[in-house]
Amino acid sequence: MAGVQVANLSRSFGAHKALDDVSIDFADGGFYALLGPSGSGKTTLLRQIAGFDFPDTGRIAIGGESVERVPVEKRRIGMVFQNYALFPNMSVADNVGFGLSVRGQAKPTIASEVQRALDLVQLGRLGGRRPHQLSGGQRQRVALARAIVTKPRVLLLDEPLGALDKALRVDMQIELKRIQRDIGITTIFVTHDQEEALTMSDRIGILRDGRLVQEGPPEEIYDRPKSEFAATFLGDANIFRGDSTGTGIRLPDGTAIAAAAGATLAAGARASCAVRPERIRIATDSGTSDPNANMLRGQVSRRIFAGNSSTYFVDRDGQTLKVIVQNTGVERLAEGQEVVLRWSPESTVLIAAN
Ligand SMILES: Nc1ncnc2c1ncn2[C@@H]1O[C@H](COP(=O)(O)OP(=O)(O)OP(=O)(O)O)[C@@H](O)[C@H]1O
Repeated sequence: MAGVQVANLSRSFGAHKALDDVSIDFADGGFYALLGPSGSGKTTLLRQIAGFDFPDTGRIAIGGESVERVPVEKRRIGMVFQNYALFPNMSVADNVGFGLSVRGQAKPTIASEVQRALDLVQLGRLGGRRPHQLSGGQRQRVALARAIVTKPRVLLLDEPLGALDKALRVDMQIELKRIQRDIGITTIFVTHDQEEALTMSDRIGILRDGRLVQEGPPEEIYDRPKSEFAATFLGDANIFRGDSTGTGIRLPDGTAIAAAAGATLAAGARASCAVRPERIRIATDSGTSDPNANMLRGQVSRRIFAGNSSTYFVDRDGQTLKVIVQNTGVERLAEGQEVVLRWSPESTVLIAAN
């Protein structure tokens, strides 16, 4: 096993910078998600680590060893892509063992290694089948078994669950995480799906236009986004814009919003505050609760019922705010109703304008 370090990696295609000075330390044994909009450079970064493509500048090390000049087949990396191509005319076992047979391994060794890999992905009894006799999820497990059978140092996954339907995808997320833990392999996972990134990974890196905008554990990025982009790309956020007061902002109408302790920005600079919709309490009166809470008045413009929760859209001063409330059987607020929104400064992140 091995960690992966990329340092100051840049790669351009013509005038377009697909990767722009990206540095990330992928810890040994960790599960790392790369998240970002389409075209942000996720696949390019994965291809550089795999050795399918080479950086213009920067360094890549696997297990502490520089690999910029090491070809794909010598990097000892396992890969699974969304369009995993299994050989249709070969059995599942032969598909999984293919990489071992091209390496000239003895047949009994191949048979036992293949069986181990198939057992790990819980397909131990299906080695004799052909790919068309399997479900989508089972085929994806075969692709995973094929990637790990050669005992790679690092596993690279590019939207591996993208072709599966929602229910199967959730099952495979749990399964994939279990397998990764069992073998303790450093895993780098590319996804569009923020929920997938939040639930599966130890750390997340968010890419935008080829640059790494933030990286860290899921909770840290969710609770302390450093930019409006990170706040709105990972999860939902209400964004307030105004002038920094040093520890919060003042909105154009003069209302002050206090941010979490520790936040500091030069007073007077343009700044934003981000607040998660589930952190805001909504009520029909201002109540007697916490005097330090941030407070705004507004009017419910829409309510969307989603079973265990409801989302309220609340209009105030030309802005529509989003509030998510768990449905615990308490009174529902009607559209058109005047409401008071309250939330704590601790739930408010101060962000410098970009
Ligand atoms: N071989 C290439 N030639 C020219 N441009 C390329 C090439 N490979 C990637 N690009 C460009 O580099 C940028 C980054 O592409 P990349 O595939 O890494 O994005 P991505 O984040 O993986 O996107 P997606 O989520 O859509 O797969 C895109 O603008 C893409 O068009």
